[in-house]
Amino acid sequence: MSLFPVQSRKLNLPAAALSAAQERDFDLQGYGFDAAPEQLRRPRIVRVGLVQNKIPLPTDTAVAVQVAALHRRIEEIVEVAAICGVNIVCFQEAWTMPFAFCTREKLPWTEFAESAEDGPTTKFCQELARKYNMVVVSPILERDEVHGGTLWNAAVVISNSGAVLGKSRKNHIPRIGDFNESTYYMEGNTGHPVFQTQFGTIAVNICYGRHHPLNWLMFSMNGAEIIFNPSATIGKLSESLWPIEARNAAIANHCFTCPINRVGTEYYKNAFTSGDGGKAHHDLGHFYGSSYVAAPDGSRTPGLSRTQDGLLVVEMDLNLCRQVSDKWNFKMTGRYEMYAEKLTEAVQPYFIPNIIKE
Ligand SMILES: NC(=O)NCCC(=O)O
Repeated sequence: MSLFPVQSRKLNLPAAALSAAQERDFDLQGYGFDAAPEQLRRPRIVRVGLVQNKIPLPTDTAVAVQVAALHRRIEEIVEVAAICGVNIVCFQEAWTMPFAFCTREKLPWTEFAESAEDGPTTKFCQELARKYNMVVVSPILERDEVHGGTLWNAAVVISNSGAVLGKSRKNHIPRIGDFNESTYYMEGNTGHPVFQTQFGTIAVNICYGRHHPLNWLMFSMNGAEIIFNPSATIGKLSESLWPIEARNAAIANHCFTCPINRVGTEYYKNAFTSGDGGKAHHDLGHFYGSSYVAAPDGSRTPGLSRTQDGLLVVEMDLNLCRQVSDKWNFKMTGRYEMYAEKLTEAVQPYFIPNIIKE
């Protein structure tokens, strides 16, 4: 039996794109999700592109050289996305750097941080956006000079006009295993922004936020039709959760979800420990890729490669969100006022759990 009982349809991608992907050594796959025809609304067809990649250079290469190599790699993948007619592209979490937070060392990693508004990576993405008429979602390590040069894990959303629409900071910071990100930045303070683009309303739930159903819910409450989930996560830790969480979020919130994970193993010169009595080691483990898209009706695409760079092109009719919502009515039946009241009580220090005893 198929792992994905309700499948997406395979998309015919241009031959030029397929041969460019082969030459440039990345996995290119295309799928589509349809919606029923409606009388009053035209189909709202959009193509999204999910990009997953390895770091092209060793982690001890000069910072500027690593960033430049990543820009080059992404540029050649986005060029293929443009050939495939992609309208909105999203890159992986902290895409301009190795996922070095496991080391707990500050230098040189903090040097990868850039302004979300006018840093070199944002400028690079603005050029891509203008050149290809594409919305670009660019998750970076942000340095906020306005607020004391603080660091954040943020996704910059750039309109297809090239304007910076805004940013969404990572709401939930992991404290698990080698994911020591709280050494570098705090929980995000941008809430759950949704960006109205020419191609649909989008939001960005960064990595560990994937484990928090209320985080998905709030993006959906603000009207997100597509929620991207740029991630960096390893097999040993989360591969059993990966196919379930974002797919469930798509179902629960009547929207499309797009989890993206990097690939490869990243080595560090200085060994670090996991604080679990185990031996010091030089890598986090294998980032397993497997980026996919899930639809509000519970169907999903197959995942990209576990080991190879990749571009997943997915065509979706956004009308499916309201159609599924009208069928299942989760927003209508959600009893949010009851939960809002009870959660307000449950977070108070004087809260007494409602346990009925004999
Ligand atoms: N980057 C990140 O938040 N990773 C934490 C591990 C996970 O959520 O699978």
